[in-house]
Amino acid sequence: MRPLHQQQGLEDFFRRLRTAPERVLLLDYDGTLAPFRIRTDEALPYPGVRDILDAIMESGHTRLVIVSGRWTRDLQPLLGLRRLPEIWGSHGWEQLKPDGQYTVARMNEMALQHLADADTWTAEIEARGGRCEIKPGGLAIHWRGLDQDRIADIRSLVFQNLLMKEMQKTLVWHDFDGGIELRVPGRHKGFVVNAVLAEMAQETAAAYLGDDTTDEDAFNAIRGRGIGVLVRPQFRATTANFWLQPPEELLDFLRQWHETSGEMK
Ligand SMILES: O=P(O)(O)OC[C@H]1O[C@H](O[C@H]2O[C@H](CO)[C@@H](O)[C@H](O)[C@H]2O)[C@H](O)[C@@H](O)[C@@H]1O
Repeated sequence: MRPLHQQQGLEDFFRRLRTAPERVLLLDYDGTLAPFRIRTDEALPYPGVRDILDAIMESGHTRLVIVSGRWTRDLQPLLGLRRLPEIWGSHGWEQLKPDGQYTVARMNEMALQHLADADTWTAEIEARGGRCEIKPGGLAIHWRGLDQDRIADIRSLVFQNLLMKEMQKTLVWHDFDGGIELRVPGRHKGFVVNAVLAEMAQETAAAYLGDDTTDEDAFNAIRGRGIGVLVRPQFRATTANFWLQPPEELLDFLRQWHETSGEMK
């Protein structure tokens, strides 16, 4: 694991983790816990991840929170954990609690109408080889595996449609690893970090692990209250404090988290 900014060493963080009154581990899913696949329903956690997350949840020493751009409904079976963790899906629009309580935040009506309009572009996008994924407050358009010409074609189709209907006034365009997403604005992963930390003690030891540009909101939100860890095979510019390469360094981090937290029990 490589420190990126020198404010806080990892050893210091783990020392704090041992004695902290509360701990929270916030984890992104795709690209972080699970390697990318062309088919979204085939992205399973790296071998070993489920075991260590199960152990962390069993121990009760940590609030484990999954923070994803996915619909919680799609994510849960992929995660495949023994207990239901807390999951914030659709970039913070949905919250599923470990007791099964589920809420979706209220969204702007006009933005929702525009999203429904965008859903009607599916056939055109699929004719160009793209794949559409509908979720609360968003439409993801995937092009992983396609060549550059097809990607450019899909991108321009979506962009032109968006401008033609003036949807850019109500929806936000977000580039992510392997596609783009049209989203109802107002929620993002930084919102989730703030909401979770607001419920916890001031001295809580907190970490957020993520890979994509959508995780930068979370890295920014956790700054000063915990650590941000970029999980990626290749480095990219980031505001995270550390960079690790999955799966080995990811598993080492999670094991160390579990062992260090367990020392207090
Ligand atoms: O916030 P995350 O948990 O990282 O979710 C981000 C998006 O992940 C999924 O798409 C990504 O993974 C797919 C499976 O490996 C891959 O095919 C695609 O190219 C990636 O972008 C998910 O399908 C999206 O809904 C999430 O927003």
